[in-house]
Amino acid sequence: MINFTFSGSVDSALTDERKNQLTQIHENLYNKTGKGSDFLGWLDWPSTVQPEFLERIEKTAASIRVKADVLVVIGIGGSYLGAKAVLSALSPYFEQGKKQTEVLFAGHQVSGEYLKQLLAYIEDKEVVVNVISKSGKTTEPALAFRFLKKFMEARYGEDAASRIIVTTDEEKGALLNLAKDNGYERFVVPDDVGGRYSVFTAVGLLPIAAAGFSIERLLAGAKDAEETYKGVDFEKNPAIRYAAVRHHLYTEGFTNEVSAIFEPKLSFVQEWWKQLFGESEGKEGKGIFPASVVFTTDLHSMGQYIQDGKRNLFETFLLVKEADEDMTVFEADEDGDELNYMAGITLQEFNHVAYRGTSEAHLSGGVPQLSLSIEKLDEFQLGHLLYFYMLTCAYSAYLLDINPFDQPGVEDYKNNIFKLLNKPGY
Ligand SMILES: O=P(O)(O)OC[C@H]1O[C@](O)(CO)[C@@H](O)[C@@H]1O
Repeated sequence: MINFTFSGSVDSALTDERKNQLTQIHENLYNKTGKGSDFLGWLDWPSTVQPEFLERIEKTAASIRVKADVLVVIGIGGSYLGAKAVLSALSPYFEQGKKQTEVLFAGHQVSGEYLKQLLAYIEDKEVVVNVISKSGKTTEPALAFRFLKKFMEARYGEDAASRIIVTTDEEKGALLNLAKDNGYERFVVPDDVGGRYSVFTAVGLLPIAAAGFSIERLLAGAKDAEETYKGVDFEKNPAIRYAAVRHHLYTEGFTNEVSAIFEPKLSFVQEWWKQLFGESEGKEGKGIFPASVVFTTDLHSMGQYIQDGKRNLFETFLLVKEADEDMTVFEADEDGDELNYMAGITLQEFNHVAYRGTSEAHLSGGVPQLSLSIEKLDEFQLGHLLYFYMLTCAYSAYLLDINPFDQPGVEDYKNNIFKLLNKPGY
């Protein structure tokens, strides 16, 4: 269960009017009658996912682990951030290279330098590629795949096809055609699940399983969240309470939410969260702008703005109660660095003190304080957290009377790029 706290009164966010609104939203969500309800496949996905599908993912992941030193995952946005978030949160800081299969990403930006160095890095390694694009036509991953496909064909000849796995729409898209023409193994992104809600489908599960993490536990955590947060319990449901408080603050002029963490491994959960909330809510001239900081690092940079800058921010801490590993400050013979007063304190305890000190300071500076905590960083807790965020996001966007599941605004810049590049038809 996510523990949610707010420095103000949650009751003042849960007025009778807002409770009625949330009750209606809840009905629309679960009866699939709200805006964009064609894209609610993620809502009961954890409890309805088919065992045969999971077996297939596990089998493919096992074969990737046998034949590949490196799995290159090509994708952008929702086709990359879910797997990246989970892998970053669960992997040790310094041993990724020692894993049976290292997972690397491509196509999430367009850096010639990155791609060239990636190709050089995998030159003498055994490689499998998983290219992921729901639409099958996104430029960045398509470009990266053009280079990786050539690399794989030069390296493996006819066997290249057995080392390329495509995750895309079941019926349409250039990537699907490529997969069919070349006989690549295929996984489907369900029609009713948008990219940023797809972490529990093959999009996230295959790379996560290939890296050796338990997708069974990840889905068990998501299922636990699905079941726990199903009801409209205004006192107990943190997804509803968090959405109500965010909306209340938004109507009071706090239009920016800053996610703050003390465990840097969660920084890609923040990136995933930014896409989820930014693309879901930022429409029709409305929406809370999602931003993120990593503490205590950013207390020495962005901390100044948060404490003293324009007062349109609220801060939401994402906290992890237990650390797997920790260190205790020891008593030094000579107290040259003047730190002996901290002897006996663990670094996790230091961060907890830093959290309290920071939160009190920012509150007194006029920044409303929210917190979400999970017990520890493991597959179960992460599955639970990511599902919780998706549900909260749906409630939040509906409170703004916005369709949480489309992203019409991303087309404009794309059209401009295509025009500038003289793409046929633009
Ligand atoms: O999976 P696709 O279709 O390549 O899209 C990748 C990302 O691009 C977007 O469509 C935005 O351009 C996101 O919504 C999506 O997650």
